[in-house]
Formats: sequence, structure tokens, C-alpha cells
Amino acid sequence: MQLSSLSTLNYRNLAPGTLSFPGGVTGVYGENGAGKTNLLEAAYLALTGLTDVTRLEQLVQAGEQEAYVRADLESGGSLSIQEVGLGRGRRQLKVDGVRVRAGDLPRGSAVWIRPEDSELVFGSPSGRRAYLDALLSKLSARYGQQLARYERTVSQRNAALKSGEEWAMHVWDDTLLKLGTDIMLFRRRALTRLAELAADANAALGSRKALVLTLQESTSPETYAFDLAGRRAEELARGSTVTGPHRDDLLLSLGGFPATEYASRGEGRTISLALRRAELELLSEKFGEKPVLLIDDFSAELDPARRQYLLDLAASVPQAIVTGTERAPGATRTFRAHAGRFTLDGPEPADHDDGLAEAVPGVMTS
Ligand SMILES: Nc1ncnc2c1ncn2[C@@H]1O[C@H](COP(=O)(O)OP(=O)(O)OP(=O)(O)O)[C@@H](O)[C@H]1O
Repeated sequence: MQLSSLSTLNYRNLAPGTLSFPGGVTGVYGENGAGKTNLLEAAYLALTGLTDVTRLEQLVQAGEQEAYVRADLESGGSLSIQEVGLGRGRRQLKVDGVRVRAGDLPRGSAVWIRPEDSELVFGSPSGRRAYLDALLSKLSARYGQQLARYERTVSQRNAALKSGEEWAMHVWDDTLLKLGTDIMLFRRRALTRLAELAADANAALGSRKALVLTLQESTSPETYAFDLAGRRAEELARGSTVTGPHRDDLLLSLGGFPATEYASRGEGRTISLALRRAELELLSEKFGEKPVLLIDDFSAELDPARRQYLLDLAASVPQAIVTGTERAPGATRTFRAHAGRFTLDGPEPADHDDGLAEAVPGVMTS
């Protein structure tokens, strides 16, 4: 998978335009607030249809109503165009001009590594669950569908619990048990390989402490029905579902201690890099081609050896975009970012693109 070009209109602080990307490593450098993260976020959105922003209007440039991103892609010799239109609370996706749902975009097309990934280690269990669920939804469309149905069922069941509708519980419980068991079993299967890959990556990053990933399950497929029935009174009192995979945690242990409480900032960032590296490997194994690698702020919180690891990782995949406040050494092409604009830096390649070349098509409307 290769991102040939990215077009944006009214996306955060980015000036409208089209940037072309060659294979290899593209570096993007510039001062704080220049728009480097916004560029990677737009690329990730156009490649995957995904964003971690719950309020989509945040992505629309202040003062505008709609935004648009477009990725021109090349994969195995064929070309395709993915478009995302954004408005107040809505997102519309098209592939080659045909409207699709988010799950219909290629699921293994990009991995995004960010300094904020440290929150996977130091933040709440929900962030780690979100990492695991997002990854497993990329690996299996069915997992994503089951998870969405499970989450809907939990919130409907919670509403019934809040209204004291104990008589309705057996209906919700049947669905909950079926979906929840599938989710737990899938997580268990995927975790074996994920844990191996993350442990290897952590060692390759120079950590002398072993990284061990385990699932802390709030129940198990074997005891789920029993646990659910046993906590009915508590659930009615609290008005919420207290047992099930929505309460699981992905435990990260470093050198035998829980990383969430004991790891240093740098160790935490290293673990988060290992988790993203594992994601890259799992997606490559599953889909048979390397995702586009997006690395935000390659030097943040990292010592020179770990920076080099990231740059080597970028150089090892067919295409990577690497941002930083300083130039990424070894980049095939480098853009300088300033106030949402990107200009080619240094000697221009023969097939150069000025970075803001073409007009962008209008914002998509239904
Ligand atoms: N919806 C929006 N409309 C207009 N500007 C926005 C919007 N959302 C964010 N911005 C602005 O975009 C600017 C660039 O943010 P971005 O995170 O991309 O910077 P950066 O180059 O990655 O900086 P840093 O090096 O500090 O990480 C910020 O000044 C932010 O206020």
C-alpha cells in the first residue's frame, strides 16, 4: 500500500492543497503548531477512515462547516481513491466515487505512532482496551461488528437496569453472553501472537526488562453466565453491567512489575513503541503487505538509540512519513511545515511537486 498523494480542504489548520509522497521515508519538520500532527491525522483518516476524535467538528477548520480529505493510493499495481467528507457529527466515505461504510476501507493500510501513545501505558484500562479493540477490528471485520453489537447491547441493558426492568434481563443476557464470549475468545487467540511480537520489539528497542502482556479478564468464557447471574443485585443497584469484556484490561508488565505504576516515562514510551511495532507486524502478517507508517515527532522523549530504532523502522517499510521539530535524517523527501503549509526543502527531485499544487475537489455532499 502506498499513499501517492493526500489532498485536504478545510482540515484543521492545513492550507488546502495536495501533497505528493514518494516511496521511502518522507520527512516533515517545522516549529510547534505548524500542522505536522494534523497532516498525519488527515493521512491516517484518509487511509483508514478512522479518527480518535469523538467530536468530528474538531477536525473541521474553525469557521468552516465541512472538511474533506482524499488519499490517492497504489496497491499491487492498481490505483484507488479514498475520500472522507466531514460535517457536524457526520462522516462520509467513498472509494472510487462509491459511498462505503468505515469497515469497507482496507483495514491494514496504516499504523500511526505518536508520543501520546505513552497513555497506553500510563492511562486508564479503557485506553488499552481501545488499542486492543482497534487492532483486533483491523484484523477481523467480524470482531469489529461483534464488538459494536456488544457495546450497543451493554448500553441498552444498562438503560433497562437503571429502570429496574429485572424481568427483561434474560433477553439482554442471552445476546450479551453470546457476543461477549466471542469477544473474549478472539482476544485470547490474538493476544498470544501480539504478546510475542511486543516482547520481541521491546527487546529490540534495547530494553533489558522483559515485557509481558496478559489479559485481565473481568470474567471468562467458562464462568460468564454464572458471574453475570451472581452480580444481578449489584447491577440493579448500580444501574450498569459490571461483568464482561468491556471491563477487561490489557496488563503490561515490565521486568515483573506493572508498567502502569512502575515504568519511567522513557520506558513507557518504549513499551508504547513496542505495541505499535507489534501492530505493524500483525497487520503485515494478516494482509500480506506493509501498512503506510506514520510517525509523529520521532524524537519526543526518546534517547538517540530509540530514535534511531524508529528511523530504521521507517526505512524498513515501503513508505513512511516522519514528522519532527528537526529534519529526519535519511529521508527521501523532506517538507518544511509552517502555518499549515508544506514546502519542499533542500534540492528538489526531478519529478518535484511544490506541495500545494492542485486544486482540491469540493467538499463531498450526499
Ligand atoms: N479545527 C481547527 N481549526 C483551525 N486550527 C486548528 C484546528 N484544530 C487544531 N488547530 C490548530 O492546528 C495547529 C497545528 O497543530 P498540530 O498539532 O498539527 O501542530 P504540530 O506541528 O504537530 O506541533 P507540535 O510540534 O507542537 O506537535 C495548532 O495551532 C492548533 O491550534
